[in-house]
Amino acid sequence: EKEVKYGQITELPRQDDAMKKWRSNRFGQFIHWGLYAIPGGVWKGKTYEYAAEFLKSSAGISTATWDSLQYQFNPIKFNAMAWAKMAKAMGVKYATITTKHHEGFCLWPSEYTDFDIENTPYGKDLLGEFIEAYNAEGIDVSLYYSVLDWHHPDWRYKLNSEEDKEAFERLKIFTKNQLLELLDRYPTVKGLWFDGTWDQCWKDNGQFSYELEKKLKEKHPGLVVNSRMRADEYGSRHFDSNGVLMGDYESGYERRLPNPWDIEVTKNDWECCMTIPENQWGYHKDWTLTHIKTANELIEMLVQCTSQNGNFLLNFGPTGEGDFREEEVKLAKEIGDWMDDNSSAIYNCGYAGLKKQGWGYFTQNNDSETTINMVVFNKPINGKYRVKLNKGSVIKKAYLLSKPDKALDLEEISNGEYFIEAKKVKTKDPFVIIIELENKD
Ligand SMILES: C[C@@H]1N[C@@H](C#Cc2ccccc2)[C@H](O)[C@@H]1O
Repeated sequence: EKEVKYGQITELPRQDDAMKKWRSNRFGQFIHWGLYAIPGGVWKGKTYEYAAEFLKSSAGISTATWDSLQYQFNPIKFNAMAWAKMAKAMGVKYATITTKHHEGFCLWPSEYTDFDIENTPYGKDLLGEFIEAYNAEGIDVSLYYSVLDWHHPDWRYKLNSEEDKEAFERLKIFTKNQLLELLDRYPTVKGLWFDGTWDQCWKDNGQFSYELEKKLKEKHPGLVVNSRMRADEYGSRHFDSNGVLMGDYESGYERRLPNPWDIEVTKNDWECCMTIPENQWGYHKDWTLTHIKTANELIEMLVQCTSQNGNFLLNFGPTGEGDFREEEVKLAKEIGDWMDDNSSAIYNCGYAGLKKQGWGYFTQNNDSETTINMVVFNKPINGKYRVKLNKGSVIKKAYLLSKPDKALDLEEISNGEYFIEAKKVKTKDPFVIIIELENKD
């Protein structure tokens, strides 16, 4: 073991109310919104297939040209309450919005830069409107903040000279000031979602990120911070040089999930952030370029995350005018319709302590010892679900969540192993079978 002075700050897993609520939320909406939504992946008539929020670099656009987009940003269709109602209907319990992405443009009026919403035709505090509307719908809000800042003159990827180091010291002060400003302006926010921390400049500043996390948490009790914020003094990120998680939950699952049978991942809190296209976080005009995930694909990812003690943060990329594309609206509705009937297998649920089986995923409510959810995605040909529970477990009854009064036929195979018969299930959507165990006491 190495001596690590600037590693984990808070003993994990946190059991305070703020973290228990984060854990219970399970399903969140990610919003990527900035100047990149104006060109939407197209520049001077050419469509760039890479992620739209990286168009500045994909198309080799100068900072001066890119930054002038600020004077076009006027989302006349933005209606924070309508966004919040769509999110509520989709079934999310929290939302994470980009306050500043790598381009450096701030969606709030910051006293530390003019490259912000105040200096646009829109002019108003867009971030404040978003937070107020989502909180009014009972949705917790966390703030995404990119340390990487293409606009700021003091940004340096690597610190190769004394001048680089002096510039980056100014950048660190700017970063700290903006983060304290965000927590001052928006006291109801529940978390900070850091990104853009992969470069050497940040990996060389592990002590700074340690002290910054401490300062932010002292200022904002209960604040939940992702593992991407941190590096330790050896440059190790997410996990310190002894493999101990930093921040409050692991946030390395970007557009990917763990193996469904992985048990190691259940030991920490973690979150998967996911795009609907293969790789577009910001708005892209052309969604024919790649596969667009279906509602059932996204629901299965949400269920898998829940089954392994993880949260699922599904990304939406509003247009430059402030509305969502019709495919996103349709998916939000389809997912919401499923959540209306099945969210009891998601909210406040987690790993059931059982091995993954072929028909789908087990989840278990954190407040119940004897009820287990089976979320089914693969119907067996014979309509009989083989269920392997812990030895000594006895099923008292099993039934469809949708038909709680009709017990399903059971056949005990061996100690803790059963067939549950559910032949008459007609739905083409994922469905839930509830198992009620005999109380062992
Ligand atoms: C949450 C996601 N992280 C950002 C990224 C990235 C990235 C992509 C390729 C190489 C290095 C970094 C995306 O723009 C989005 O904000």
